[in-house]
Amino acid sequence: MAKKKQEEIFATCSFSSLGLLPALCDQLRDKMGFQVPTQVQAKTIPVVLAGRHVLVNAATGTGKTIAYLAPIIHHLHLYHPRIDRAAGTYALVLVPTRELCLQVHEILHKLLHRFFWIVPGYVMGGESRSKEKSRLRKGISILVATPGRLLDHLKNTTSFVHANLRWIIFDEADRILELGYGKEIEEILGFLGSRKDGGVSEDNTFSKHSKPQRQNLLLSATLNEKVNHLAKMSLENPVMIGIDETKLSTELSKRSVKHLKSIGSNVDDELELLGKLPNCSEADYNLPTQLIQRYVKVPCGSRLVILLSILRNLNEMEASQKVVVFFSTCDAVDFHHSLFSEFEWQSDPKIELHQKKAFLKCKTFRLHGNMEQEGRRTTFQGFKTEKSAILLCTDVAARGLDFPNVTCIIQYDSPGEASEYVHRVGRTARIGGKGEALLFLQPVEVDYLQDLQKHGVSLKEYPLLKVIDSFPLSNQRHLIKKFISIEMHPWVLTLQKSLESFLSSESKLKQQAKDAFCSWIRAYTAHRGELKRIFMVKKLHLGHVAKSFGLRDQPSLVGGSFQTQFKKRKKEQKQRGQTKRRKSLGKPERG
Ligand SMILES: Nc1ncnc2c1ncn2[C@@H]1O[C@H](COP(=O)(O)OP(=O)(O)OP(=O)(O)O)[C@@H](O)[C@H]1O
Repeated sequence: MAKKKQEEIFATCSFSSLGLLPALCDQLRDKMGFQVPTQVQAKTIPVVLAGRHVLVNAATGTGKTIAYLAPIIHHLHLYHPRIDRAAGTYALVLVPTRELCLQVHEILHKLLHRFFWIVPGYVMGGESRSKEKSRLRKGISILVATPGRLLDHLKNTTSFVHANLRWIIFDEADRILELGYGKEIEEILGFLGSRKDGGVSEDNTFSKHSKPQRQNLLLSATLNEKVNHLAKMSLENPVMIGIDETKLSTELSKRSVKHLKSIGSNVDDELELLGKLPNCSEADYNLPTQLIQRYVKVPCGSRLVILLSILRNLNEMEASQKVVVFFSTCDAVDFHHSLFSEFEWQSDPKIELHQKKAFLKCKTFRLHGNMEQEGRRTTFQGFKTEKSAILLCTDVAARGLDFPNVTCIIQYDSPGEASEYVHRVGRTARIGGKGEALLFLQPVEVDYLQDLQKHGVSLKEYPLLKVIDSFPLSNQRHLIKKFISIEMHPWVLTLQKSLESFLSSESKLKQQAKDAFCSWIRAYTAHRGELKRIFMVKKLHLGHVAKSFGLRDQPSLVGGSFQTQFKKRKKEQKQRGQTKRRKSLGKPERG
């Protein structure tokens, strides 16, 4: 890692100088391998130790998890006499997805290794309720949870003790709200009491018999009005970390005459502005500066061939490549996963069929919200440990997940909101490491680049031609000079043909392709607001879309049922006077 990068990411102080217990600092060094705190940890830990409510807005992969876990463990360690399981839950970490739940729990487990009396645990959708109930009955000191399942236990598990709860942490707060958990969060806060008197006693110690004080923390790599609402609801006089203070104060002074009287305290005033500032909706996002960001302009019908070619090229360039590919729907993930795992290839037609080899040589995993919990868990663990692999996923993997050494993020389907772009690419270039991101765009979609530009995200063009020219072609090299467009490139034509004939002989795969085609169009029509201007289904050639799923058939055949459904839905919406919204057509998957 370059020296400059290290300075941007890491602080110059030590963990112990932040006030953390020596035993915890040893644990961070020996068990986790962390020598010094990151910048965000150095800023956040002392504030949490001081008992203040906090709102943290920092780039992806900068160590936010330790920033809140370490000071909480420090506090719990100070309880005298020691806390015991029977006293129930002291800290609650709310996360949007199951994988993030497992990930935070795993970190906790490591950190608590030598503090055996502080018990970590998790509850989340997809797990056995009765097993969770019995774990809650025994007592969990630090509980990591997804909102739906937590609410379920708050309502139905009488043995769940939370009378001593002191901390509520919202990790990836904006995603929790985007997934539509707002109502659940309000109910949860109702059960637990939304905001209480923060602050600790003067000697900074706690008695397990004293009245629990409440301290809430909210963390997010991106901010929006919903986060602002949650912050106002749950945080009391918070310290804001990572928020662009210059912009905030300029904006405040501009508006102060009009607003101060009606809004009240300065902090609430700042929170009010947070969601409205250019900082949140228009201006720059926090992106790792070392991240290489590019886009590739691909005609619709050649998308699949180009994706496969780029993946193969990445694999050939470097033996250990970990790539994450984002798709818009679960069906698309399933189809591409089956295809990439099964597709075999022999570039020279004269060679015997049985000598075909796997087109992609590395292991392919899939992850989306419709999978069984066991499959999700296997993928999560498998992709983490593999040295070279491809993960095909939906946005369920976009937030917070910390897969080590991811080298490249490919956004095969556009992310929509720019904040989603930021979280997706944030799965690479973590903690100052290297990383590349590649965004697929069709020629009709290139205006999306301007949308990203508004947020300070600018992308360079990927050298596609150079990559496809590098593939071997039997007896056709002379044609390369003559081709006029990507879709007419001999390599593209040859591979497309092979894919189509492969699919036509595999009926199960072909059905998956049809399902994926339909759901892809549905997701495409569901882009929201401004983006509808860029991603217009009317501009698509459905025959080319079909080709991008390896289908030869015309969309009237494969997409017939979809078109009928689509027309029906439009008619119904018209009758109800509704406008179509992305959420109503393609609901985001919940964790
Ligand atoms: N002080 C440290 N020194 C070295 N590595 C660290 C340190 N703190 C955290 N890390 C590592 O940095 C990586 C990113 O941490 P983490 O997942 O907490 O980031 P994040 O800011 O929450 O990211 P995101 O916004 O994507 O959720 C993890 O692999 C973690 O183990």
